[in-house]
Amino acid sequence: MKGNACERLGIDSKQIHLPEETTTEQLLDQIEKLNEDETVHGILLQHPVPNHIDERLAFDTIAIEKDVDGVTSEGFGQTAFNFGKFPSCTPAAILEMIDFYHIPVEGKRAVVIGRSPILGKPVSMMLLNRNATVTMCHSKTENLPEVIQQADIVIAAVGKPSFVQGNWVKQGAVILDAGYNKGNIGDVDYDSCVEKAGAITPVPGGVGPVTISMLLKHTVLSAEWKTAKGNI
Ligand SMILES: NC(=O)C1=CN([C@@H]2O[C@H](COP(=O)(O)OP(=O)(O)OC[C@H]3O[C@@H](n4cnc5c(N)ncnc54)[C@H](OP(=O)(O)O)[C@@H]3O)[C@@H](O)[C@H]2O)C=CC1
Ligand SMILES: Nc1nc(=O)c2c([nH]1)NC[C@@H]1CN(c3ccc(C(=O)N[C@@H](CCC(=O)O)C(=O)O)cc3)C=[N+]21
Repeated sequence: MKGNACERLGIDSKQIHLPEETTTEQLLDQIEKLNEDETVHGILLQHPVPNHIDERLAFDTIAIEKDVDGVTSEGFGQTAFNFGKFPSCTPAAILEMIDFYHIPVEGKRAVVIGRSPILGKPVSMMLLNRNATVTMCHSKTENLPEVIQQADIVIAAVGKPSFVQGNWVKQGAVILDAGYNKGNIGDVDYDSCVEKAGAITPVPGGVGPVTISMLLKHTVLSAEWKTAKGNI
């Protein structure tokens, strides 16, 4: 889908599909080649990588100026401290949608379900920077439905189909479903949640396509900035 979107925009893209048994070292070599390739302006390493690969090391090998998905420690740190160029694409998409629909954030209670490096953690930082009161939930969270009950804004980033139930959410809550599971199913049980929600994103046709737009936007900006620098 990312490749097709690039084609529509006239961006050259290549998908490098490495076999599952690839070692961390081989992956780092591949990333370093892309870092050195002058024609490449953006690198996206698809999360999650297989367990035997050191994902943090692989993310941190991406050159900061090509880190269009905000996955390096430096990129994440910039997002957390509210000054980076490229936040992670899905969190950026979520904030884009919140702003487009004028959803108030300041002072509101946001509950984020999931804490992955590309989604739950960075979106929590971005909401915090917008003065939400943020609760980050994960697989060890106790009484999750009670925590979600408090939320004005629910961000579902769990990776479990139709996980969030309508009877867990407060009447009028804004629900953003970042989930994308087998069979095009989100992390939110849409039918029960739509009854309670003040606003809700569908799957498909919600956060996913906006994520791809953010990836293309970051890549175009990266290319433009490089060209501008080259011309100085
Ligand atoms: N639309 C888009 O652009 C994108 C969609 N996605 C989708 O979003 C979902 C999440 O992706 P991603 O963040 O990469 O997934 P990860 O598997 O990396 O992270 C899932 C998170 O959910 C938490 N979790 C798992 N089970 C529970 C539970 N029962 N209760 C509470 N928390 C739980 C995990 O907790 P713990 O840390 O304790 O293990 C973890 O933090 C997936 O459906 C994925 O396909 C992802 C990226 C982009
Ligand atoms: N480093 C990294 N960054 C990511 O952003 C990232 C990742 N790893 N790993 C995998 C997940 C998944 N993901 C999706 C993006 C768009 C759609 C999307 O556009 N979906 C369409 C589906 C359309 C259809 O299938 O018909 C929709 O929701 O409407 C889905 C899923 C990004 N991810």
